[in-house]
Amino acid sequence: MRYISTRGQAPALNFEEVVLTGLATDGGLYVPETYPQFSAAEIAAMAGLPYTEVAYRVMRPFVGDSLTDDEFRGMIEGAYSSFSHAAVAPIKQLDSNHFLLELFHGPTLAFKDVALQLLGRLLDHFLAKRGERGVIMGATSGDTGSAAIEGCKPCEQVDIYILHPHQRVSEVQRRQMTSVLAPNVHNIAVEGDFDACQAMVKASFADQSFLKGQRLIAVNSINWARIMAQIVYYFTSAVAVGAPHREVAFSVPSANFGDVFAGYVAHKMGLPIKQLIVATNANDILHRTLAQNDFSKKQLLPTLAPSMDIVVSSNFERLIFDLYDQQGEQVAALLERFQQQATTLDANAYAKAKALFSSLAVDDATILKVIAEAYQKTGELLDPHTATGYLATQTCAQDPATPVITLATAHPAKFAEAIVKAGFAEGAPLPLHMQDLLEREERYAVLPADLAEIQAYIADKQAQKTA
Ligand SMILES: Cc1ncc(COP(=O)(O)O)c(C=O)c1O
Ligand SMILES: N[C@@H](CCOP(=O)(O)O)C(=O)O
Repeated sequence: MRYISTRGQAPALNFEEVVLTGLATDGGLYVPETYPQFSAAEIAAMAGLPYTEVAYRVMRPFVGDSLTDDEFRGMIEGAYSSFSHAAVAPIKQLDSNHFLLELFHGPTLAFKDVALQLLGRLLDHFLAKRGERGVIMGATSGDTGSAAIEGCKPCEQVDIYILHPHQRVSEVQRRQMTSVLAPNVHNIAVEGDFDACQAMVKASFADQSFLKGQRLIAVNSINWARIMAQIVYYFTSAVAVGAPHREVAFSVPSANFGDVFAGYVAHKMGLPIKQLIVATNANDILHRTLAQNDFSKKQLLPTLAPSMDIVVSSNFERLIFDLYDQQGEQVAALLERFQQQATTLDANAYAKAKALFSSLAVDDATILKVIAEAYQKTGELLDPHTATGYLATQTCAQDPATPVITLATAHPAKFAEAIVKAGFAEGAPLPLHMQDLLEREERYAVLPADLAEIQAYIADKQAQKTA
C-alpha cells in the first residue's frame, strides 16, 4: 500500500513511514493511493465475529508489509483489551430503525481511544525497531489529548506535548490530561482557540528545526492510522444492522472531519452506506459547505459541545482530494483561496458530495433540548456532541426503511456543564476508574498562542532530557 499527499508534491510513503511522518512535506495529508475493496461475501462473513477480528480484516490491507500478521494481531488485541465493554463498540437500538453506536467504552471515554490505543502501540513498535525516539505534538479541543496521553504514555520512545485551548475544554477533559504526571507527558494550555493550537502543530511539521533533528510525530487525525482504526466500527455496526444485505446510513457528530471521513472510506471500500449525515454544533462550516456550498470561515464560537469547537477542519481536505479526482494542485489552490476568502467547491465536486452527505448544525439551546428529550424518549443520557448527531438523524434521514446509526462519540460524564443545564442536576457519574479525578494533582503550563514561544518551551524541555 502506497500513501500519497493530498497536495500532490510530497514523496509517496509506505504505512510505517506514514505513521511516523504525520503531515506531508507539501502541507498535505496522506491518503492511500487506492482503497482496498471488500466484496459483499467478505462483508457478510464479518457477522458475529469479535471486534478484534473485524479490525484485523478491515485494517490489514492498509498496513502492507510494514508489520507481520502476528505483530499486527498482537497490537489489535492489546489495544482493545483496555476497553470496558467486551464488544468494544456496542450498538443499541433506540427506535425501529435508529441505532446508537457507543464509542466511549475506552479508557478516556471518547471515540478517540479506538484509534489512539492502537496508534500508541504502532509508534512504540516502529520507533523501537528503528532505535529512534520521537516527539509527539498534538492539538486537542478536549478528547484527543487525553486519549493520546493514555495511548502513548507507556511508550518508552516518545515525549508527548499536547496543546489545548486554555479554559475552553471541560474540567473533566482538562484533568484527564493534566493529572497524568508521567515524565514524558507535557500539557500546554494555549491562550487561544483550538484552531490556533492546530495551526501551530501543523506549522511545526512544516519547519521542525526547533527539535534539532528529533522526529516530530502526529497523534491528531492528520495521522492516517487514526482514520484507519476508525473505519472498523463502521463495518462492525453496519453488519450488525443487516449490511451488506441492507444499505445503512450514519449520523456523525463532526468537526475535524476525521470520524465521518472514516465512514466515507468504508463506503469507498464497498460497505453499502447510503447516506452520511454530518452534524455540527454552532461552528457550522461543514454544514454550510455541504448544504449551500459556502466554504468560508466564521469566528470560532465556544459551545456546550466544546470538542467540536473547530472551524478549520483538517480532514475535509482528504474528502476534497477525492472529490477532485486526486488532483493535488487543485486541492492546494482551493485551500489557499479558502485561507484568504470565502470560496466554493467546483460544481462537479459539490455534486459528488451532495450525493452522499447531508448535514445539520445544532445550536446550544437545541443541544440542551435534545439531551432532555432523548432521555425521556429512550432512557439514554447523550453527551452534547452525540446530541447533535441524534437530532441530525431525525432531521436528515432520507429513507425510513434504511437503518441509521448515530455515533455516540463521548460519555456524558465528560460534559457536566451541558448535562446539568439540560436538567440533570446530578450530572452523569464518572466511571469507577475516574472517581477521584477531581482530586488528582494537575500539572500544565499556560502559554500564549505564539508559535515561537511554544516551540521554545518544547525545545527547552527536550534539551533538559538529553542534558
Ligand atoms: C466527542 C467528540 N465528538 C465529535 C468530534 C468530532 O470528530 P471529528 O473531529 O473526527 O469530526 C470530536 C472531536 O473532534 C469529539 O471529541
Ligand atoms: N475533537 C478533537 C479535535 C482534534 O481532532 P483530531 O481527531 O484531529 O485529533 C479533540 O477532542 O481534540
